[in-house]
Parts: sequence; structure tokens; C-alpha cells
Amino acid sequence: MERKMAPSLMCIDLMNIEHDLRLLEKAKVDYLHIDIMDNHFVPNITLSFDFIHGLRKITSIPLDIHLMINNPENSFHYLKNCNPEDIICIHYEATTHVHRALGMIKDLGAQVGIALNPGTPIGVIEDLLPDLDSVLIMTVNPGFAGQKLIPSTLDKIARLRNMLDESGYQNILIEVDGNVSFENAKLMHEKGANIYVGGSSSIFHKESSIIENCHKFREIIYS
Ligand SMILES: O=C(CO)[C@H](O)[C@H](O)COP(=O)(O)O
Repeated sequence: MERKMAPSLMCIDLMNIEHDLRLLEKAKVDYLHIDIMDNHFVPNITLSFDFIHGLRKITSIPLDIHLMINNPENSFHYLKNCNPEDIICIHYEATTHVHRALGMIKDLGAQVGIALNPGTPIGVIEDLLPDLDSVLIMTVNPGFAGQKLIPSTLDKIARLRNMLDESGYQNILIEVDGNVSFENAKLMHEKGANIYVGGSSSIFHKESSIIENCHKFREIIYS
């Protein structure tokens, strides 16, 4: 089964970003996870579309762009220069016309992702499966780093894995985001997750270096 590591750049030290990015390149991470917030869909603001444009100039690691914004389709024009391996992920809860918005991502030439808040049941994506490349299960309520895992989301990962396998969509990747600590990554691995977003509780944990953390994280998710 495919396993991928995606450090969450809202947790990187922005004062040392170029230095730390080189460490992530050295550790061969699979994606850079970029949270874009609007202070409406979630009560916070972090990274921006300009940040993405700046990143493109200094690294070629594929981007995993997580739009935590209302009506994301109004902002897709900022993402016209995406690469085919980049993921653009919108929230199911953030737009009335979710099917149309997913089609617009496809037209941008990126991988198509949908995110579900902890309180949103997986059944809502049943009719969207043919249009998806990945499903992001939020394992905390989105908006802030450093929160505690919501335990019921572990079972949700397992139920989604089952739903994808049984419906013939096992090629859709399951992504997990929120308190993906070393311990929780093990549990998420058992449930069948594919893409692991590592933030303050793993890849950017202050007790060890980024390289050591990536090494430990890789051992868990690739085991
Ligand atoms: O999406 C996020 C918050 O909404 C962050 O990517 C994630 O929570 C960061 O990781 P950690 O929980 O380990 O600090």
C-alpha cells in the first residue's frame, strides 16, 4: 500500500524556512502540506497563496495544498501554475457546489482531494468517488496545530478504507491530518491511511531534529 509523508508547513520555523526546507528535501519527504485559511471557514489565518508562489521558486517537492476556506472555487485562479503531482484539497463543508469545484481542480491539472471535518460522515462522498484522488480525514477540528486527536476519527479511517476497498476505489489515497504523532501514526497506519501530515507532534517536534523526526516517522508509516 502507498505511504507518503507530508510535513505541515504551518509548523515550520518561518524565520529559518529555507534552511529547514533543505532538511526536508534531504529527508526525502513526499509532499509539503500547505494550510491556507481564511479566518471564516476556520478561525485562523496561516499560510497564503503568495507563500505557495515563493515556495515554488526554491523547492520542487510536490505540494499538498489544503484549502480551509469558504467557497474555494473563487480562489482557484491563484493556483494556475500547479504541477500534476500536486494535490489541491477542498473541504466538503466549504462549498454548496462541491462536484463543480472538484471538476475545476481537475481542470487545473492537479490531483483532486476532498477533506472531511471530524463531524462530517464519510457517506457524503459516496457519489464523488469517481472524481477523487484523495480523501483527507481531519483527526482534529481544523485550524490550529498542537491539538489532541479526536479518538473516533481512527474508526472513521478504517470505515473509509473499507468503503473504498468495497466500492472498487482502492486507488483513492486516504490522508490524515491533526495530531499525527509518532504514536497516533502507528494507529492510523493500522487503519489503512496513506498520506500522513506531520506537524508539531512529529516532524516538527522540538525534542529531536527534523532529520531524526522524519527518519522515525518514515519507519512507522513504511513498516
Ligand atoms: O491541519 C492542521 C491544523 O488544522 C495542521 O496541519 C496539523 O494539525 C499540524 O499538526 P499537529 O496537530 O501535529 O500540530
